[in-house]
Amino acid sequence: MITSSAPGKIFLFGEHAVVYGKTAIACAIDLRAHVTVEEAPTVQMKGPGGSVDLNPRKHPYIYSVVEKFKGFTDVTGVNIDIHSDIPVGSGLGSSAAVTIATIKALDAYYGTNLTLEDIAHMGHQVESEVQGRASPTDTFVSTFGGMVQIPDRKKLGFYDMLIVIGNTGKFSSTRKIVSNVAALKERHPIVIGQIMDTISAISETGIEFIQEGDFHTVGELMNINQGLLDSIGVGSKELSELVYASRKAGALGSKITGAGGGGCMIALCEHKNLSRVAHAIKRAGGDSFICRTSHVGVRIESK
Ligand SMILES: Nc1ncnc2c1ncn2[C@@H]1O[C@H](COP(=O)(O)OP(=O)(O)OP(=O)(O)O)[C@@H](O)[C@H]1O
Ligand SMILES: C[C@@](O)(CCO)CC(=O)[O-]
Ligand SMILES: [Mg+2]
Repeated sequence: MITSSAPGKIFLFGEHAVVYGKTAIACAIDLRAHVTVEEAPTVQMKGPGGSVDLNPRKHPYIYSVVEKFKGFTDVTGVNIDIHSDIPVGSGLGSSAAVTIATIKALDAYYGTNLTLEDIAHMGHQVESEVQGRASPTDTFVSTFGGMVQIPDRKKLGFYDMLIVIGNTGKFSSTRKIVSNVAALKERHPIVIGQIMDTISAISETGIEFIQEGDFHTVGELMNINQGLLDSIGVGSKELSELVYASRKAGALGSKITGAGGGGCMIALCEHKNLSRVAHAIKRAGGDSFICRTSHVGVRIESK
């Protein structure tokens, strides 16, 4: 029996722009997906009611991972059991964390000796196939941990940041939201293209202030980024309510993280304001919890 785990992620800046090759800054957080694999007669998924054969419609990401392993190793029967503390469909990279942790567990189980680069690359292929379009961000962060700059695939090291996550509780499918933005960009290529360029500039400027530890300015740039995400149609009434409630309660900056349309927002806070911001988000109708950035990427937890 082998267990692996991989982290979820937040976007400090640059989601959606990164799909068009612009710069984004993302960071692993201390919420993780755990995947346990053990011998079984066929390739199965463990669920609440017991183990069932892997179903591509129910588990498209896991199915795609297994199909890739069939391309380079003898895939004998294996039972895959997933336990994740990452809210699903909430912009925190649950699909990437589950994908990367599954790749890592199967790599150890079948002895295929994949490098971290191989794992990140395979994970990106999986997300792209399942979602129709995906940047490498989520899977790269889940693989390497820490803070990263995409598309340059630069590992920026680790910056200890306290984040309040506000969850609207509204599921949003990354695939659908990303395709909506693509359609908008088709209709207004110059305008949306310039918005993506501006988001890219925010990411590139933001790196310097993160490295200097100037989190007041990082927060200001997050707020500007949030306005631009609203302009490409990925905001929502619920997300805006949580964003403005967190700012009123003292957040340095707050914005959507991930695909938007529902899901989560993040608020960058000083330690003294964490609980006040978390309570303000709850009063505004969201669920809130405090998380920390993490330097830990995908790893084997036990063999
Ligand atoms: N615990 C889990 N077990 C099995 N599959 C999971 C689990 N968590 C997430 N998934 C898969 O990931 C899908 C959600 O991925 P999606 O990309 O839509 O949202 P997300 O990754 O949480 O948010 P974002 O991509 O915006 O960061 C689920 O529909 C499911 O297929
Ligand atoms: C919306 C998006 O930029 C982030 C989803 O977490 C899509 C992607 O990067 O694949
Ligand atoms: Mg996802």
